[in-house]
Amino acid sequence: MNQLEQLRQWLPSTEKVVKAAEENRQAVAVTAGVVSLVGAVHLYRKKRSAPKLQGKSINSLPGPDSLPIFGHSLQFKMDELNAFTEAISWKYGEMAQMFIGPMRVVLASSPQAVEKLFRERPNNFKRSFNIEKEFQNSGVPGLFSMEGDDWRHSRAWLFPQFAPGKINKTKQLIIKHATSLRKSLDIFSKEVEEINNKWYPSVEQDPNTRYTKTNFYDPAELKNTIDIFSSFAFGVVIDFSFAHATHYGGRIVIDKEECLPENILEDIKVIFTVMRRRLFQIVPWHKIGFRDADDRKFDETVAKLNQSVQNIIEDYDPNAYKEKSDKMSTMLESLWYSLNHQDINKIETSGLLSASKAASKMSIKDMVGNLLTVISAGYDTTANTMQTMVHLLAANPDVQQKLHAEVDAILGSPSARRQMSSDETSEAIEENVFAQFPYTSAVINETQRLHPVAPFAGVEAIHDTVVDGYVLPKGTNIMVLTRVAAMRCCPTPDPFLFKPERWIDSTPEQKKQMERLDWTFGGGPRVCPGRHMANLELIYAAVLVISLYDITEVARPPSAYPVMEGARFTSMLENVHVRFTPRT
Ligand code: HEM
Repeated sequence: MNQLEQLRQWLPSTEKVVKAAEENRQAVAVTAGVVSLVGAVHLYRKKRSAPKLQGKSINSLPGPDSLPIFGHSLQFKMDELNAFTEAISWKYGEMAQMFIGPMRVVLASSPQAVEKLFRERPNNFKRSFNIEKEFQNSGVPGLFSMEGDDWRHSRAWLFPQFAPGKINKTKQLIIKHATSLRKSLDIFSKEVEEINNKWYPSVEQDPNTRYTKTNFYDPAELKNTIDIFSSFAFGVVIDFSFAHATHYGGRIVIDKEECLPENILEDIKVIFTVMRRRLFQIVPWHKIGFRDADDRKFDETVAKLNQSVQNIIEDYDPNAYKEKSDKMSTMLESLWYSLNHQDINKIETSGLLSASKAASKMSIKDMVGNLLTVISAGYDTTANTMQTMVHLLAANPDVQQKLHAEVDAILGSPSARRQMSSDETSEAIEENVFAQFPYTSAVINETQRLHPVAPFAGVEAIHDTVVDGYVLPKGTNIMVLTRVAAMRCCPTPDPFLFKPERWIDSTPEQKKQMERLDWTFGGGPRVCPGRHMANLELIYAAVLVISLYDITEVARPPSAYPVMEGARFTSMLENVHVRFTPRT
């Protein structure tokens, strides 16, 4: 018997099927009838319970003309995303649209839209551009990219770690890293001074000609401070996560054993760069088998980092750190307790109990992902803000002078401050450091108002919804332009200018509105958990370190690239080159 005949024998013959159907005709008819009736009732009820949403059609959203298939993608580079989207928003109004390739993106920039979209996460909106799937498939899941129950479990674990009471205990470790920051800036200051002296020698008349000597300028020699600030913020977040690790410029050592890769900052950059490319790529090449050198490097890096963090969790010995822990429970501790099924009710270390209970609902993969998320979300954001602050201080000498005056009046002259031990420094700083240094706090607020590291949030509608009068179907991608929304409604004059005084001299009503419009750290249930820690780092760095220098811009030829806001994973100012001259 050939294969075809075998198959025929095995399959029921047509006659058999027809006969069976004839015999069961009645039963089939009744079942079909019931199913149709139930379906019709269900559809009817669904239609009644979900009335058609009222509002303008999404197709009537204003925006610039776009090309078919490419949309506006050929009109801007990804680095210029902020400038491009905000220009549309300022020109076309609070609800506008653009197209990234064929994908429509709604640009929402009214305060009420921002509040709605933030407040209704995670139930009605999720992070856009397929962030969840992309991060999951790429092997780097974590709180930032998670949705639904995964997000709830991780958030329940992570949130107590950042309670203000616990964050205040980070004071000592921030002071420790501030001392390293000062040493690094002293070295940087000398290096930039040498470059400056080389470029601008005292001008001499050449005796053989009537011309003076020309200056020399080599942009390749320009330095900026971002790596120094990254190292500071990274050191703090590593200590906070891994229990008093020692941090030597990117190399993390816990109890003399190297636990994190030597070039971890570079590794995290690789991950950010490739993830950003993947999120905005019109054709997802990596998914259809075309993986270039960056993709391969990405895979290796993710595997290496995941393995090293997993090793840290598994090798953790709580007894070795009991003495050193200074009662500040680290994230590693709460993970360790939940993993090792300790009697969690006996845990005395502050903030650990609820976190450990929540962690018991997470997989080891999620734990690793969350530790990596905190490390990466926690340093680049803070470092970029510090870089922006020093640029704004250099560009606004009057503001800088007022900041110096405030800190000198409270802590003493810069030379006296340089002599203070960390205990003396710690004692001199009050519990509410923001109230103690109101002008410095205002500088930080104003820096973040002008250049927040996240001037927009991307969300996707999970259901059909109405935003500012427009009906947006399920699946619509929305960019929530928080900076534009805050500037549109800024209650004080000159919203585009850097004026820290607006945070001090305004009426209580104006201040309240500015605080309401402050979305530097996002908002609603997904608001940044690290915000207290970030603000504490920023004010300590400003008071203890940055105020010890006169900051000026490095003089460059007029044709040099200007300072610009670039959009990477987070936004940062590009081409910031400043000189730090130690004050006496
Ligand atoms: C100046 C510094 C920082 C800024 C401006 C910032 C800003 C933000 C923003 C805008 C979000 C999105 C919030 C939303 O969707 O509503 C976010 C989320 C997040 N941030 Fe920060 N952040 C900073 C520092 C930190 C630090 C120091 C940490 C941790 C050590 C951290 C950890 C996180 C995490 C884990 C999320 C995800 C939260 C979630 O999706 O539930 N951030 N941050």
